[in-house]
Amino acid sequence: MAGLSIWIVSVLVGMFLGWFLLLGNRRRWEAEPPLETGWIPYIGCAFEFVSNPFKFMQARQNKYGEIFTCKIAGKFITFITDPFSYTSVIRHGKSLDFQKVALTISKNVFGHVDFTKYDIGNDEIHNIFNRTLQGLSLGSLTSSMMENLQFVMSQGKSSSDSSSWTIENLYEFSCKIMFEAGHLTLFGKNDKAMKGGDVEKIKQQHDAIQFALEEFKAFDTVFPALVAGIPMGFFKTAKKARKALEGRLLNKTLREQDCKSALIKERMELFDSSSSLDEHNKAKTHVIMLWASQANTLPASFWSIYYLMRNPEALNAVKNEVENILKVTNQKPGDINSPIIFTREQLDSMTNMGSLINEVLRLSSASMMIRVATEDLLLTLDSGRKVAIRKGDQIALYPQLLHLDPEIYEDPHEFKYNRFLDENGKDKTTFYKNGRKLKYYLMPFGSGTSICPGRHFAINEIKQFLSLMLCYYDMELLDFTALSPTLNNTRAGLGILQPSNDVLFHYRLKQQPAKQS
Ligand code: HEM
Repeated sequence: MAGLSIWIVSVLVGMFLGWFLLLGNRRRWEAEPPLETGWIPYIGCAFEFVSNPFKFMQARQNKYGEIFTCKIAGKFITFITDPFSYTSVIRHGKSLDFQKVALTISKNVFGHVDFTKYDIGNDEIHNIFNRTLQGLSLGSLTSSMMENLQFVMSQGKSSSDSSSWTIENLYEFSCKIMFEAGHLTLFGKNDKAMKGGDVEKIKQQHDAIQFALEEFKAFDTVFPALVAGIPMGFFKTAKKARKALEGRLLNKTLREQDCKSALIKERMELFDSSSSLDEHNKAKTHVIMLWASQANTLPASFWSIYYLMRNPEALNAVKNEVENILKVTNQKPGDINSPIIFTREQLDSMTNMGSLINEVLRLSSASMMIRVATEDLLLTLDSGRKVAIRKGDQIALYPQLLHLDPEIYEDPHEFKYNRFLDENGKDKTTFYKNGRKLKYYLMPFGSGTSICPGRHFAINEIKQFLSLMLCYYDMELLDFTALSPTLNNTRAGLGILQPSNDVLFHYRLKQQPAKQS
């Protein structure tokens, strides 16, 4: 019996290895890009790619040039490195599909069913994004965020302890504030309690959202592994955390909340319109929105306030900009209990701050745009070269190569807050490579059909965060001598990179001039 088992296992292992070797043996066809399969069957170049994606990409770009194919964890991915050829990919909407890749990843990460089989169309989902996150809706979303951000900041500090400094970890602090304010803005709040000052109910709401933040972090830690296709079953804590988040975002709970965003209201209506979709799958759609709205915004907010505090010249320029708007609108900084209003137009006019945020995104973003070939096709590159792409292969753009290209950005690893300002102090949009003007020079939000629909809101949120921090607090980084945070590469390919370590800062409410008796 034991002999038979060994024999069966040997046959199975042999078949398995044979299958791997067969897959690993792909030959390059004429007109196909250079191919690197690595030497480990199935895995291919995955280990090298994952350990330092930027270094991996740079080395291949130096070796192969504008295009190459790598085998990574069983998939053949063709990378295009020439930014002038990005247009060929972005315009090939029909034969280079985004939805298929997105759905496969999303199902594994968030554990939901294929919504299209439950009468929910992709077009309807996308129309809601565009309708509720942009255009007219952006104004109300932005003002709701402003109100919530101030509310959350005022919970942390009252005027009674105005003279004392509080020491905190900056990343932790940024996450706490931005997560809570963003959560209230999207998913709604207990407006009556907040307006009426019901301390107990406000505390309950605050505690619930801070618990949700801990669950969010536990889930987000395994996000890269889930994207790579590893089943959630391997991650007990993260699975529990995702389930807990679902429990908090059931439609029946959300119906009780006031002031929900149009995005969430319309998504509730759309998913409720399916007769067969269960309540847990509906809640999973809200977990998707929670992740999309927070996972990049939290580290981007941290890097923005961190670089602002580190750079006296930037701090001065941005401070002046905020103070000018306060002056012309007759508002006073410093009193955390009297609301400050910056309209969407006023936020747009903060060009120094806008440039600083663009610079932060340039330095910290490592997103990857992926499409899958739905048929064999010939892709024409900017150089005129035609390359064959096989049906089922993936095409990827890795804009970090562009963001750190010394030909486009001088001293690319250096932070220069005014890099995106022209000589008149307006937004700079002209960047060159090989003497040619680039159409794509900054892509933290992706591009084409899959471009982030929340990008304008995200920039506004970060501007509001920085402005209010400057209005209310004196603040300083504390441990200049300690290790400066660097980019943590574990999320490379997925968006804004988190800091490798946190950093201490202290803050206190701005000192009010003594009242005349
Ligand atoms: C700094 C902050 C943010 C960054 C860097 C960012 C970046 C991105 C990127 C790179 C993508 C995918 C593009 C692709 O695959 O090609 C994306 C998708 C998306 N983002 Fe953002 N995002 C941010 C904030 C937000 C916010 C605040 C919201 C909503 C309130 C949001 C909503 C979405 C949605 C719904 C999608 C999926 C779009 C689709 O399926 O077509 N994002 N984002």
